[in-house]
Parts: sequence; structure tokens; C-alpha cells
Amino acid sequence: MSPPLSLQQIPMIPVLSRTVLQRSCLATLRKIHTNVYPMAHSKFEYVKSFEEEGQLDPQHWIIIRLRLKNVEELYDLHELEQPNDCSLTSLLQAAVDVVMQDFKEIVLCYSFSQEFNFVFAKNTTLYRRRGPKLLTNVCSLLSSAFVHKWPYYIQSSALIFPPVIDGAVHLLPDDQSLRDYMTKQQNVCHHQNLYKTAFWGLVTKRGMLPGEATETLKGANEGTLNELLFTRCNTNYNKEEDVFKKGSIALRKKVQKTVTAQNGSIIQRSQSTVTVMHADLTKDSFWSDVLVLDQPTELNAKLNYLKHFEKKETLLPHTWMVVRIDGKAFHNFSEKHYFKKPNDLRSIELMNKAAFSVMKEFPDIIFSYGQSDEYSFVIHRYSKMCDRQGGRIISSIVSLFAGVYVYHWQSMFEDVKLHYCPAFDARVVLYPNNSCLRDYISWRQADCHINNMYNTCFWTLVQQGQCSRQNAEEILCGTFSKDKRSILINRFNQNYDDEDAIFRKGTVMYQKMVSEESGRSRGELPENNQAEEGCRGIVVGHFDVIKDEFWRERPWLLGEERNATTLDDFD
Ligand SMILES: Nc1nc2c(ncn2[C@@H]2O[C@H](COP(=O)(O)OP(=O)(O)OP(=O)(O)O)[C@@H](O)[C@H]2O)c(=O)[nH]1
Ligand SMILES: [Mg+2]
Repeated sequence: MSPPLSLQQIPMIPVLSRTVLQRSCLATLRKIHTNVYPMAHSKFEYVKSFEEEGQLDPQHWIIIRLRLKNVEELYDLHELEQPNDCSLTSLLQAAVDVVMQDFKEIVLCYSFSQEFNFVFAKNTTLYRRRGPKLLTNVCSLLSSAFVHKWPYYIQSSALIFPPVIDGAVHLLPDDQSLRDYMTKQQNVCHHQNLYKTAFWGLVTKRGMLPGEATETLKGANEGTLNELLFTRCNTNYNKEEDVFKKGSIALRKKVQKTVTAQNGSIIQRSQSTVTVMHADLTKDSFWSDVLVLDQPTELNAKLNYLKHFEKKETLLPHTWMVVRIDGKAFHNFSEKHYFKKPNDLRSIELMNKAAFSVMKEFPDIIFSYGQSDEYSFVIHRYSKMCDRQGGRIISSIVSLFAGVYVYHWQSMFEDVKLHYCPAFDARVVLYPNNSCLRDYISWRQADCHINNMYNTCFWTLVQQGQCSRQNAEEILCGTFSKDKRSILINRFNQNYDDEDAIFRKGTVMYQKMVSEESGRSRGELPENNQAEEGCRGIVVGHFDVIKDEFWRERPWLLGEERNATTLDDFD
């Protein structure tokens, strides 16, 4: 374990913050950066070397497969129409459209019921083909679009809570396997929908209880289900709508559009648009006329092999799992939504609400830390959350986070309209012991401290000192922590330590031990500060988590929690 430091003692190497890096002339900065100063450093930064990129093999089809969880509950709570609610289907299609508009490298999306398969072009180089980055960006955007668009599509009932979306990456080596994959998915759609139609037919048209309907349908094959629907529910399954029987294929197509050029002349320009169809993917015509692939393909009956193409990453047992999410292009997002500089309390509290919901939903997350547009979630080393499948863990967390962010947007930002749906990426990093884990957390808090001190000085110089941005940058160039403190106190009579702790230290949340006394004496906020009444298990505060003291006072957080084994446990 590294010797204890406190936030005050972090070695302050002169830094250029992320905000300023983006703002400034890159060429000049690169020069300053490489010639004189190292990056925003702290001694904890070595923990970054534990991160893995998860790059996917080249020239493979990449499929981001997502599934909305707890759909039955969603139907029940919002009194949606079973077996298929048309408004919900339209909402999901609209959310798919948002994703496809944003990610032009997605060739098509096949969706049915609560499942989505986004297919990226074989040769895409987006995010350097990093699987987790592709998965979580698509997943979080789908979730935020779902929440954002809900009121426009489902007027009968307000959304009660944002969704959790489970995801995985599939990597397919050739065109035949893509066709096989799609065929398999459409088979699943067909069987699921036939069963659902029969089940709800028995319940709604024959007045059966769900248990009775399940019993009646036990072991029924396709023929029996069709027969039963016809004779007992007066339903001809063939006449059901294609959108439910076959699912939806959203395809990107190049179209020629006539546009007026700047000089007034009329020209043809090629543009891509998204069209939706409900075609039969088993037919050759789809693959010869609609989606033309490089290699010839044929209908294949043996599709079981496809399950081996899922990129499964089972995380090593007994290691700490840290999921860090980060807002996508929040520099632009913050500008577009008039975030206050350097810190916007509304945005930070919104992030905190989202993190709180994530911790409430996934109790194996014992600790979280957030600053700026990022949040880190520490999942207990012995957790079996999502069977320790990396893809499922990051997608579940990031989808809920993004959904809650949008869900509470208006209550936090009031008069600022959400102009577009935000996305977040997420990665999972494994740390083998408490020492590394603490260094990881310290690294993030040191980063917050370094950036915040720089940004506070920078914006004080600009806003109160009437400095130009360039001038402020020059003043701060090469300064140390004590120099920034002096600038603030000497020029503006401002003591940096009087800045709100939420900005200086970021936000810490942790699971409270049942017997823990009220933390008020230690300056903790009451746990329902960020949450609805009734949730009593999570403490929220702005602590120095670099110091030993924080961990010494809460030994259960990093302690061994396994029940003691005795000889009696061995039969
Ligand atoms: N004004 C303001 N901006 C903020 C606030 N919180 C976050 N941001 C912005 O969000 C950015 C987050 O940094 P990064 O995550 O490195 O940048 P990004 O634009 O999100 O880029 P990627 O994460 O690489 O997609 C900051 O640089 C700020 O521009 C805030 O409270 N106020
Ligand atoms: Mg970001």
C-alpha cells in the first residue's frame, strides 16, 4: 500500500486539464506538453496499466446484441397491451433510429420484441474496434433514447423507471455466418411470438389464468400452437402483423438526393437514410436484392454453431471489478446545454442521482466515486453479478446510468431542454488486491483535485480577472498547486479550500453496514439526500478517500466478507 497522502498533499505537477486541452490550440499545447510538462500526473497513475482495450479482430462482422430486461414488469407496471404493445414497438424503433443516426457505421439493426442486433460494417475502425467501447456507447444511447422518447410514444402512462439493458458482442468471421446469425434470430422471433400470441390468446380470449395457460401450452410444437390459436382463440396466426411475426430490419441505404448547391445550381448528392422493413430473412431474395454481401450465401439449417461466436469475457474470480463510465463528448454536450463553468452543480447532482440508482439496483457495488462526466463503480471481489460476464456487467450499469440521467434531466435542468440523447462509455478493470484498488480510487480523486484546481483558477481569471482565455492559460502555465492558491488568494481574495467539497473532492457513495451509526458526526450527508424516501443503505458524501482514515473507519468496505468455514461444512 502506498504511504497515505491526503488530497492536500498530492504532488501537483503543472498540468493542463482536459477542459483546457480541448479548448486550446492543439499544436501549441503539444509543444508545451512534450517539451516541458508531463501529463496530469499523480503517483497513482500506474493503475491505468491494468486496463485492457478489448480490440476486436479485423474484417469480422461486429454485432452488438442488446436485450431489454424485466420486460414483463414493464408491461405490468405501465398496463401495456399484451402480447405486443404497438406504442412500445414504435418507441423501440424510434430508439433504434436514434442509434443508427448517430453511428453511421451500423449497417443494419434487426430487432424483435425486446431484442436488438446492431451490425457494424466488417471493416469499421470506429473506436479502434474496441468491443467494450462499441457495446456501451450503443447500449447507453439506446437506453437514453428510450427514456427520452417515451412520453412521445406512450402517453397513457409515464415511465416509472428507466430500463436495464443487457448486452454482448458477437464477432462473425464471414458473410455466411452473418446470414446464419440473422436467420437464427428471426427463428427465435417467430417461435417466441407464436408462443406469446397463443399464451395471451388463452388468457384474454379464453379467460384462463396465466398458470393454466402455461400448463396448456406445455410441450406444444409449432403446429399445435397454430391449431390451438385457430380453434380456441379464433386467430389465424398467418394474419398477425409482420412486425411481430418477423421483427424489424432497420437498414442503412444510400439514396441520391437533389440538393441546391451554394452557387444555386441543382446537384445530386448521395445521402444515407434508414429504412425499416419486415422482410423474411430466410429467403434468398433478401440477401440478393436488399442486403448484398461480398460472398455468396445460402440458407443453412444448422445454426447451433453460432453460440460460440459470442465474445464472452468471464472476469477472474476474487478480483475487484471496477466499472468506469464516462460521458461521450461531454465537452460539446456541456456547451450545448449551457453548463456553468467550471462546475455545474445540476450536472453533478444528475450524475449522482444516476449513480445512486445504479448502486440501489446492483447491491454488489459497494462503493462508487464520481467527478466531472465520469463515475467509477467498485463491485465486490466475491460478487457473482451477471455471472461475472464483463459485457453484461458494463452494459447493465451503463444503460441504467444513461437512462436515469435522462429521466431526471428536466427536474435538474428545468428550463434547459435536452437537445439530444447523451451516451456514455464504460469499461471494466480488474484489480487484484486492496492496495491497487485504493490506488485506483486515489488516482481518480487526485485527477478531480488537479483538474478542479486548474479550472477554478482558469475561470476565475477569465470571469473575474477579465483575462482572455489565452492570457489565463499563459498565467497558469507551469504553475504549482501553491502558485494557484496564491493567485486565488492574492488576486481574488479567494481561499481554494472554501470551494465546495463536491467540486474539490468529487462524490463518494458506499454501502452502509447495517450496524453503522449515523454518520452525521463525521460530516456525512443523510443517505436519503440523493434518493427517494425509504432507501437507507447508501451513504453519500464528499470525503478524502486517499487518506487511510476513510478506509480505517469503514473496515467492511474492503474487508473479507465471506462466512467463516468450519469443518461441519464438509460432508
Ligand atoms: N462547463 C462544465 N463542463 C463540464 C462539467 N462537467 C464536465 N464537463 C465537460 O465534460 C468534459 C469531460 O472531459 P472528457 O471526458 O475528457 O471529454 P469528453 O468531451 O467527454 O470526451 P470523451 O469522453 O473522450 O468522449 C470536460 O472537459 C468538460 O468540458 C461541468 O460541470 N461544467
Ligand atoms: Mg467524457
